[in-house]
Amino acid sequence: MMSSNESAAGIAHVYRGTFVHATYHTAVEILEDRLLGVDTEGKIAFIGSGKEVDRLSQKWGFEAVTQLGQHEFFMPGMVDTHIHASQYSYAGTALDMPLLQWLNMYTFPVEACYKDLEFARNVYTHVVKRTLRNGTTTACYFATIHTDASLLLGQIANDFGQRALVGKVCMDTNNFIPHYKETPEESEGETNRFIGELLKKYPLVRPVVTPRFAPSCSAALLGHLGEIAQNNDLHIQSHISETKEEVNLVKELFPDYDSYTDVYHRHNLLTDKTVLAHGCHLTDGELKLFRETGASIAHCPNSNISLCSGMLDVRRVLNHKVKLGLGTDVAGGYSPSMLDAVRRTLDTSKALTIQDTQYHTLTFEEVFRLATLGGSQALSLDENTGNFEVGKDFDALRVNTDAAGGPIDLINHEEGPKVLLEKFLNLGDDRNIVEVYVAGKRVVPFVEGP
Ligand SMILES: Nc1nc2[nH]cnc2c(=O)[nH]1
Ligand SMILES: [Zn+2]
Repeated sequence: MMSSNESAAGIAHVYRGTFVHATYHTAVEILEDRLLGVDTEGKIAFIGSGKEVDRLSQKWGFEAVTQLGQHEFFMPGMVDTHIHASQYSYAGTALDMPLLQWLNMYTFPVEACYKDLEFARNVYTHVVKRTLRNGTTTACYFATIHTDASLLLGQIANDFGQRALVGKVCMDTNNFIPHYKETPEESEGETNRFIGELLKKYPLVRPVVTPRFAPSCSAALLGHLGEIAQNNDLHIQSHISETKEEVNLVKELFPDYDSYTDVYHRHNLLTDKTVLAHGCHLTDGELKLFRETGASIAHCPNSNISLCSGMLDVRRVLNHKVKLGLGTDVAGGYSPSMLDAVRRTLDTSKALTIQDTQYHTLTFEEVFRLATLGGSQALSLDENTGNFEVGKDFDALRVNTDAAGGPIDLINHEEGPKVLLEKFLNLGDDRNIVEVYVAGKRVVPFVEGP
């Protein structure tokens, strides 16, 4: 008889070697010489000792085993909790202004171009491929206000096999570029159309209700979006308290609310499926509201530094027991790589330590957890992904620290696998990510079309 966590599906692949992941109790757990079986539905069917290969192969009925090399390990795929797919076209440029000017000067004029589906197809194909190649197995995307282009992003993520939350952006206020906005009725109607067409269309792609941020939305629109999310039990994403200027603007625009967080809360937009980017300038009271509602924060350190927005005190957020994942925030953040988000998270934590030597600096192990399991928790997807647990989907990176032509020259083998992980996080790049799996399917290297 099968025990409750055993799979009824057959075994499709078995891998043997070192597995490195985070658990709910341990930031980095190293599993050496393990056998991991993936079933035909892409789920982890068993994890056992390599020495028990004969017994396990009899029990599970497999023959072939893929053996990892000495310099290799599997880690969970990384979760980008906040990325603007539409801004990838100008990533690496235009970082010379504070947020509100940057939006008007660079972002809105570019996002307006996504009326053109061929423009959208080109950028969206590049961003999905680039992020997958860099190890992002789950991405939480902002698109633009255009429904058809946003649906196309969902299709492209599905075609390349990336797990994705996709948001059609909603905004009915834009004084600077009046043609890049919707009426509240259009925004509500198009959000309903977007959800109707995307929901259940692809197995790994889901729609997200996406008010851009409070300064771009009327109270009426926020209310409609809160209702849509509630009625359909959907994810919600937005921005919050990225800069002090923005916080002051929200005070002016919404004078009857206790705080920026209260604006979202009172429109039913704070739930355990809500992820809000930045949060650099939240008060303790606001963090308490996050904790109570289960809403999470996407920490976007590259963007926070590049636009001089602020430095999020991640330790303080974690002490409040608020869920937190990492985000690239392309193109406020110039890099689409989650490895960059890991490094900038550590840099920011160390900058806070320079300012206060008593500060409890984040460790690389903790940041590894934030990039994987933490991100999946922040998106409330940790039932399906985030680490190597029997029953979860196999979302994984096969890392070779000694990849030919790669950036890591010297490895001390006596130091064990944890050093391989540290080297990879600090020095590695996509040359070290030799394979990427999402729900058991190998999605990198890309399969070339006919
Ligand atoms: N970084 C960033 N912050 C925002 N706040 C509202 N819109 C945006 C955006 O596109 N990028
Ligand atoms: Zn953003």
